[in-house]
Amino acid sequence: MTVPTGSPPAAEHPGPGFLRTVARVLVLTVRVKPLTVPVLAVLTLASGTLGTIAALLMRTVVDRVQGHEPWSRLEPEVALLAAVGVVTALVPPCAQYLQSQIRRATAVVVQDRLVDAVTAAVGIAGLEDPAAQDRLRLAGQAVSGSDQMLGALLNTAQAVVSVAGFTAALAAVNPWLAALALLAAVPRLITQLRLNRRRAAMQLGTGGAVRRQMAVRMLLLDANAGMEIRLFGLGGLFRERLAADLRAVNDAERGVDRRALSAQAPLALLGAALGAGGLVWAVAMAGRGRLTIGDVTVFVAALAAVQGGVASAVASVASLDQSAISFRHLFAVQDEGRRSRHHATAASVLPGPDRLREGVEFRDVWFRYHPGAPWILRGVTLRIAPGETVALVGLNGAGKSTLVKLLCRFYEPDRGRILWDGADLAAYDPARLRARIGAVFQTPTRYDLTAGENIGVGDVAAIDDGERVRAAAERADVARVVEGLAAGYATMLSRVHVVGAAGARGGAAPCQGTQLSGGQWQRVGLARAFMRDGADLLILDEPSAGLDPEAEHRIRDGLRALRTTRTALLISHRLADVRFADRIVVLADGQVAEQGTHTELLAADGDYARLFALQADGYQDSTAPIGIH
Ligand SMILES: Nc1ncnc2c1ncn2[C@@H]1O[C@H](COP(=O)(O)OP(=O)(O)OP(=O)(O)O)[C@@H](O)[C@H]1O
Repeated sequence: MTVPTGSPPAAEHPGPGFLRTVARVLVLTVRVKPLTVPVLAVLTLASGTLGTIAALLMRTVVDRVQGHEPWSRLEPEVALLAAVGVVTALVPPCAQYLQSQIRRATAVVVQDRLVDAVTAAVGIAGLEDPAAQDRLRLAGQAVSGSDQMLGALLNTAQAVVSVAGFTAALAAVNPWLAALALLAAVPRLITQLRLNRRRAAMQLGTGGAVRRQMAVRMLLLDANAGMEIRLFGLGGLFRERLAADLRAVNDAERGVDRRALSAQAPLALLGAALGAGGLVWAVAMAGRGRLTIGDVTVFVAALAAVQGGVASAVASVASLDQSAISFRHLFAVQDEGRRSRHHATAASVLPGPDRLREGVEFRDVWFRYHPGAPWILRGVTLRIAPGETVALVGLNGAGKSTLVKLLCRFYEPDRGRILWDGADLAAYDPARLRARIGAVFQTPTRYDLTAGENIGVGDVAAIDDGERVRAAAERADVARVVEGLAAGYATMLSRVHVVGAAGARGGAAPCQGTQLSGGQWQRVGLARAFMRDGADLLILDEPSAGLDPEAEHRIRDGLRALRTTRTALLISHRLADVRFADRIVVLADGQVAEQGTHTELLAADGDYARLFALQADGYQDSTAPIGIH
């Protein structure tokens, strides 16, 4: 399988190691903002020295004041002290502004890479893998916190510079205390890093609950679901489920917070004892005349600054570590996307299929959605000749849509091969292969786009080609519906978005979005498939589901006309739809149970004949009681 599904075991983080991650993020950030990053770095590092300079100046000023020196001789130091104060006050907002600039610019690139990586996978199995979902969620945090790592790195560097300066000032007065203050940082750092790991593991462990909460919240905002939720009174059920998941996450968080408290409180007490001891010592020394008042001032300020700096450095390292985790997930997703694209390219020895000449063939295809799950297809062998319309029928869950998904390479067969003009599908460039296929899936996607765009996405290069969009809408019998909307093809098909009347990309007066009925959406989906004029193979999975009898009739006529021009694979439970097919294939138990023309299958008196008789019976026997058993 080329799909990126390699799930990391819970509580483990994939991607490059910590240092490589930091290096990659740095390179990325500098590339995005080559001037801003160095300016911010200089500003941040310089500001780390300002505190030490201010403390030393303060000592000089205090000692001179105590020595009754005239004001005129103090002026330069006082002016310098004031200037340092001004710069110290200005640096944080300026640094904040630059960092936000970097965040915005980096977020664009990081998001691009993430989207690119997610869409690079040939198949969709990765999107159904919970571990991959968690990884994507954590990688997504790198987008919103794209400046976090740089900020944390610079803050660490600033704290180190500041601690170094103050430690030197402290050591000049009491080297033992200076050494002690520094040593106290070690257990703090170790504790913090351990807590980080624990918190990250907790985040992975609660991934399922977080995902469930997201799904329920989306459901509560969905108008369609809103009908059932109200009718069946499901509000309470979902409130309880949400609360239970939130409680589970809260419990897990509380566990980590408690550990943090029990580990950090003794260290904080140790720090306080060190500060108090230092103060007592300095005052005693001053009382004996061994320290000046200036010395005491600088000592007290330096001890507090070293402790504060150590705490800030530890917090920054923790933040660095935390953001490295989301970037590791991002890089893992990105590298996997790249590998996936590489595999696809390496496997694609053929550039892309030309017009279908020999046909499509399933040769003993076996497939199941997950290892260990039941087999859905068990050795399907089936050939679709060029120009032939093949109809697939079978009971719910027989595997009809699955067959189509394999044909589009959304999944890969576990065994057997699917051939397009004699060559394995995997040999073709997936994008070019898919360009040869037009499809309407069972539930066409309802994009929050204009009506015209909703049809035009069927051939994205022609999304703005009004003529082609209109022609496709005509063929799918939806043109009149769209033209009757407030802004015709420019009407937004969304209740939550509003767009200019002239279209999605600007225009005159804003136009309130709207929604279509189920059958109208179905026809928009069909129009989308008709946008691919040049496609060799048309896949129609339940194209007439939800259509009224008139629309169904017109669409059936349209599809019948297609027989002469296109190769088509049609899936339908309405056996009236499939009667005209060149060949009808009945799928049962993951295998081709029978195949032939409508007449042949009726004569064979097998599954198809039974299903057809049942359906025909429903239409003919108007006196039969309607009941569901
Ligand atoms: N993404 C998936 N993950 C796991 N199992 C799946 C997935 N999609 C489908 N299945 C299972 O595969 C089986 C075949 O599903 P499929 O959609 O191919 O049936 P179908 O013949 O098209 O049914 P219907 O007539 O109801 O549309 C079903 O049992 C279904 O539960």
